Amino acid sequence: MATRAASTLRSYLADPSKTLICPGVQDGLSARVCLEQGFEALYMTGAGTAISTLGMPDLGLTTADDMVRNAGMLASLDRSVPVIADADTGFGGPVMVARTVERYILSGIAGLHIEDQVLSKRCGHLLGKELVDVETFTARIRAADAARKRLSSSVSGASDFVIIARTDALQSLGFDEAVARLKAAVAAGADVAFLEGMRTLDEMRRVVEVMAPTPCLLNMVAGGVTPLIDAAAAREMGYKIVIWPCFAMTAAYLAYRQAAEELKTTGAIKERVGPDGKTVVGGIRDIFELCGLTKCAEFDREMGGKTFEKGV
Ligand SMILES: C[C@](O)(C(=O)O)[C@H](CC(=O)O)C(=O)O
Repeated sequence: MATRAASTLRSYLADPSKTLICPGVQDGLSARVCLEQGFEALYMTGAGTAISTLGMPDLGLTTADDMVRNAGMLASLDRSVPVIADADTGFGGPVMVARTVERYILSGIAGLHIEDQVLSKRCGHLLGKELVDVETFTARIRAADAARKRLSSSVSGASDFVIIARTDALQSLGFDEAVARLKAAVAAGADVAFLEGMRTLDEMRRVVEVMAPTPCLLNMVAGGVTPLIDAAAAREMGYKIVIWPCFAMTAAYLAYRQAAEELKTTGAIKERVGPDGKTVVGGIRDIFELCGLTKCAEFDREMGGKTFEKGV
């Protein structure tokens, strides 16, 4: 079931004209907003999952259960739009990594990334990251590849599931060692290379060149260490996937803070009204509608239900 989205993602990767811009989403609302905008793929941010589901920073605190549940919910909102999901370190040794990959595939996710940090990992844009050795990293990737192969005999299209190898080695080991890790991961079965924490445009350009023909992913983190570039510049550098993990969190954070300040200081929130000066915008009805209120009522009626007969 899971895998039409994976096949779609793979076809995007094979299309030489395409650079996929994936907005980072962390919850149902951010995903609905991005789906409404017509993005071709979404990215489930692990940092955002930690922040929005645990209220905690990106320090390896989310469990496989937390991540599978969130990613599966996001993938369920529109099965025609592939979701690429953060899978941190894969959450354990090869047996656990394989289990993680199977669970992601069966939850309808199209691809994931697995990295070479230690289990108690941290956001790639923080200081003091620690790495596992390259053998442990490649064992994670090999286990991920074995898991998708194992599932493909029973789940059609599972073989299209996209495995993205991420290395965090740039910070402590430098560019050449980080690239060597990405190459080893590709040899172990990864489809896409993700060099985390790049600090210069030169590194951003060079990794695409040295990893070719393996497609590369670019991570654009507001307030992170990598210079932010737009879609046209990323395409010109040769990137196939660009993720913007924090964009919705930043927008939500600033909007929440402003509204909270308004409520705290004035004791109320003024309704936002549209151009006619009357219609409330961003009210609860708008948000329910974004999340499928009318469609739910129609489905109920078409199935012979009476739940919404008196209106909704
Ligand atoms: C891509 C990332 O893994 C994520 O969780 O979305 C994070 C982003 C972040 O922490 O802001 C990362 O770059 O490590």
